[in-house]
Amino acid sequence: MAAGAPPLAGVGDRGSSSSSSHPPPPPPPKILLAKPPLPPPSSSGADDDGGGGGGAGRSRQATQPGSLSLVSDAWEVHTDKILPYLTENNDFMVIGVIGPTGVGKSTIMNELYGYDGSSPGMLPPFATQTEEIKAMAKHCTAGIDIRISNERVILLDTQPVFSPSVLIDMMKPDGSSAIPILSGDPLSADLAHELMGIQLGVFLASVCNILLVVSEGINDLSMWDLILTVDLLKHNIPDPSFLTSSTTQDKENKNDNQSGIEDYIADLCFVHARLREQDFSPSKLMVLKRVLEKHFKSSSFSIGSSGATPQVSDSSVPSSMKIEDLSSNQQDIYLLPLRTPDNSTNFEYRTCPSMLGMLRDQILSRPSRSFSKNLTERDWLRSSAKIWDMKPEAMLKDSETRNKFSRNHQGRAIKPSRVVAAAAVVFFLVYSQEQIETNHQAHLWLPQISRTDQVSDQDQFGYRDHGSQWLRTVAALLAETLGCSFIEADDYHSQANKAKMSKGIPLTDGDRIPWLEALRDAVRERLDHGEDVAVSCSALQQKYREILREGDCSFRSGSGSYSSCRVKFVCLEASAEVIADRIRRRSMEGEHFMPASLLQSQLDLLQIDEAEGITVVDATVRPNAIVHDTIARFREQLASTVC
Ligand SMILES: Nc1ncnc2c1ncn2[C@@H]1O[C@H](COP(=O)(O)OP(=O)(O)OP(=O)(O)O)[C@@H](O)[C@H]1O
Ligand SMILES: O=C(O)[C@H](O)[C@@H](O)[C@H](O)[C@H](O)CO
Repeated sequence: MAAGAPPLAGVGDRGSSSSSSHPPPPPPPKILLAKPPLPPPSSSGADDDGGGGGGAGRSRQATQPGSLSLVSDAWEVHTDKILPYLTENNDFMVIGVIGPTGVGKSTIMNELYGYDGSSPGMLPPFATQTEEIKAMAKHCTAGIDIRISNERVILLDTQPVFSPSVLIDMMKPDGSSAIPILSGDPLSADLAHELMGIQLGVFLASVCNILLVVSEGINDLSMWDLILTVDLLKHNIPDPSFLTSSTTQDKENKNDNQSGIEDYIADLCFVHARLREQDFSPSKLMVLKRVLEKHFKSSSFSIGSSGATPQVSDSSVPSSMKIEDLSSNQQDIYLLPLRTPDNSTNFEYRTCPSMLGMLRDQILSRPSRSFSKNLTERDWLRSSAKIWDMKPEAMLKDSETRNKFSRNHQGRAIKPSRVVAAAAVVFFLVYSQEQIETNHQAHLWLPQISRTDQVSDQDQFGYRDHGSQWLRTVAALLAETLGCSFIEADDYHSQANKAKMSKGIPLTDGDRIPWLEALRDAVRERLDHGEDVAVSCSALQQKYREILREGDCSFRSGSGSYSSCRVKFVCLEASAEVIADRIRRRSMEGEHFMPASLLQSQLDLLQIDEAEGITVVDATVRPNAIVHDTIARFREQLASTVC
């Protein structure tokens, strides 16, 4: 290929992943970058912040280098700082990555760079999430970071798509976007966030030779849909090699421009990361492969159709087959297990570091799409900046694309955020004896759903009643953050149940079971359609929660398989006093059918079995904090669930 990867010393010889012998071979040795570092940039006053492969050997010994930004968190492209790190070499390769937050994008890019984390004093070229970032459910990379390895592989690490924390960061108090994605009137932050993901995808598909689409677990419809949108909009963006400004090529370029428009799109590689043992089964992977092929059948991306990818039929995959046998034959599907703290796996396949090494070998040695004409690294950068500046309106410039885009997005909006394949999160209430004893003053501060963290002094310090349906408030805010639907369980009570409660008569199991079954069916309908849902419900007993868990059609009541069940419970904890007070106000205001006198009967029923592994969240903090906490604590758990 004209602008493809240079041969990488030793890469082709490194441990093939096709071996299925036991025990698994040790991780392949890391390639420590063979070429000497380039001289430090001499002109343009570029900061010596360690960006670029040229400075790699030098800067990685020093403090955290901080990646160089090609696109800043304010969504502006910066070429001046990067140009000095690039050369007039035209034998290079560009690899980009896209995916949701925390899936391991920077970790993978570090591996492709050749970063050896086991060497003391070596800092990663791309920063990865720290424990603190994880605990706060924040994202780590903002904008697009760039590094150039000594093998002249240009690596583009990107901020996450579908990220609640990106959305929150870019949202102004009035709900509009702080980042101007389109010219003209400011957009809502939700829409701007969605367009950012699309712009990122289109940009990467336009300027990379290989684009890694990283997902958590083995299904991620949101990512696939985003990539289909990218495919639709990419066609108005020219090949970067047609945008070079070299005067000798100008005329030729003008003539070629039109023909070049349809031609170039990066090769896709799907990386499914943080997989559990149960994901490593040949049958699941065959399904994944088929689903991907089907999903992308009529797209410009050729998934599974490369000559190198065998068409494997069911019968050719014996159950004894090792995962390496399957994955090594795939040119566009890569698997990475969830890394355990000691870097081992508790199942027979390889460890995460060794599979990362394999991924590096396979990606760097695979043939990839090349740009139509030869271009130098520096020309690539200049063209990339032009492509970035085209912004989404350029992508939607012809009416056919615009209509198709609107059609595709009707009723199937890309979700602003997504944690996992469809899951239901049910909030319920717990009464805390401990809090009663130690914290009589505990009060709930739960404002109405707010799109921002901004609060008035009265909100912050007073005890203002906001309608007081606080389970509802929190669940609805979670739904809003995840871009999923929301169910209030009380809306599913029959008139008879409501009448009974309003007379102060507690419901019996006979009253509750049909109600819970109706709720279960509503949850199931959403999960079966691949949608997430947040539910507010006082599911006080384990047997009630068992019914709701059946919203995941693969859950068997009594099986105790709570961790793999897609219906998750979050318990909001507050003192009985607080709850009683709020219910009293609510019923005095005539807002709800349940009188405070019924509370005790409900608390008497409350029962949580430790084996259920229910997440308990402090309900005396801000709703935003509860939602953040919930997302952070659920990510690992939810990631393990598979439809
Ligand atoms: N396969 C894995 N198993 C378990 N943990 C992993 C795995 N890959 C990466 N991690 C850890 O998960 C965290 C997130 O990884 P990383 O920072 O690479 O994600 P990211 O997708 O780049 O995040 P962001 O979108 O916030 O930039 C890091 O602490 C990293 O060490
Ligand atoms: O099972 C029950 O007795 C009811 O569902 C109640 O829990 C109320 O509906 C709820 O507490 C009011 O929000």
